[in-house]
Amino acid sequence: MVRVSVVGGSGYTGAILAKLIAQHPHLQLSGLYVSPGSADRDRLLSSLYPELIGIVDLPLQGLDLDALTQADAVCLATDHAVSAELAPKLLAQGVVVFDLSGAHRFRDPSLLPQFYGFEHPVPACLSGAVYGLAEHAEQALSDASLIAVPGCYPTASLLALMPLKVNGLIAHDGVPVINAVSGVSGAGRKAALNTSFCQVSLTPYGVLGHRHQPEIESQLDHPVVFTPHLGAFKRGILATITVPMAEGVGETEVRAAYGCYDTAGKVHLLPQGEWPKVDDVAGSDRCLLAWKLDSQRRILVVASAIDNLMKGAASQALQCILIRFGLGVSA
Ligand SMILES: NC(=O)C1=CN([C@@H]2O[C@H](COP(=O)(O)OP(=O)(O)OC[C@H]3O[C@@H](n4cnc5c(N)ncnc54)[C@H](OP(=O)(O)O)[C@@H]3O)[C@@H](O)[C@H]2O)C=CC1
Ligand SMILES: CC(=O)N[C@@H](CCC(=O)OP(=O)(O)O)C(=O)O
Repeated sequence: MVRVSVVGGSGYTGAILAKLIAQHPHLQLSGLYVSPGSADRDRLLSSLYPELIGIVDLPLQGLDLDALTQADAVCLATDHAVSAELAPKLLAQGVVVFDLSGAHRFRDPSLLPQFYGFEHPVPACLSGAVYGLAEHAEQALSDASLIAVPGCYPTASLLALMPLKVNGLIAHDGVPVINAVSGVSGAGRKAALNTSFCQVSLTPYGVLGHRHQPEIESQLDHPVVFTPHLGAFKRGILATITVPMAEGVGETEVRAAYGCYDTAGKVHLLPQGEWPKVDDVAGSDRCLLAWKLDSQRRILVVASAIDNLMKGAASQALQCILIRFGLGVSA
């Protein structure tokens, strides 16, 4: 059994990850942690989330580094700055770290102050982190000690764009345009005025400055325009992406590129003419993709839907854990 603890266990992503770990036959949920002063400290996770009664009845303990180092792996479902503080300390004790925050997704440490507003206490960590886009990182994950679990919008976007990029199908001088809508759970469990139900409508935010734009660009090695939107629903992300295509690309090439998802992993192509909906993925660990090509105008529109809390965070973290510990890809 691989012993896995979760820091931030009371949060939206942490609680789901705790459930996924507890339900896996080869993983043992060895502890759940919150901040030392948390209002939820010592409560059972199942008292916060009654759907977990009988599934995860562990208490939420105050953060305890010594106890954490008893685990084989620790998942940090915490704020970016908290993850940046904790990860180096855990790595120094030989614990494998899966960070669900954005603290370790850039190789270049100078991007952190610019997009996250803080400096990493041990910037050298960033060069050793493996970006855990599970379907595209199996080999690198197999011996990683620090895994940066991708952001929710980048997961939806990169699963759609990566096969096009690696096959040279995106126009060299063209810029894919990503318009993505997220449910409100993307903002986490803590209440805030702009994410309270009566305030939420449908609106863009973070225009030309959201931290996920450089995350997508650095992984894709290609510029993009990324515009997130907040929608009045709980769970899910739908990214609709307009891609300028290289000359001469036809449906055969596009179909062949997406063939990388035929055999394993959590990405599924819909039949031609069907488009994904967020309701089709809410609560699921899958990404649904669909595309249409206008070869004359060299434009591809691809739509990608995921659950932000699952494939966009917790279930992707589980995929990374399973690959890292040789427990198979959870296809
Ligand atoms: N929500 C989403 O869709 C996604 C979120 N992420 C990322 O995952 C991380 C977690 O997100 P989410 O679950 O939404 O966040 P939440 O706000 O729902 O949960 C945060 C958790 O961290 C705990 N926490 C806060 N401060 C500390 C601390 N100092 N030490 C230990 N625990 C602490 C909180 O408990 P308490 O405050 O009571 O201590 C809570 O359990 C974030 O970095 C987020 O950006 C990534 C992809 C998608
Ligand atoms: C709706 C909403 O607020 N979404 C969050 C993104 C989700 C998230 O937590 O970001 P990471 O994936 O980088 O960890 C945001 O735009 O900040």
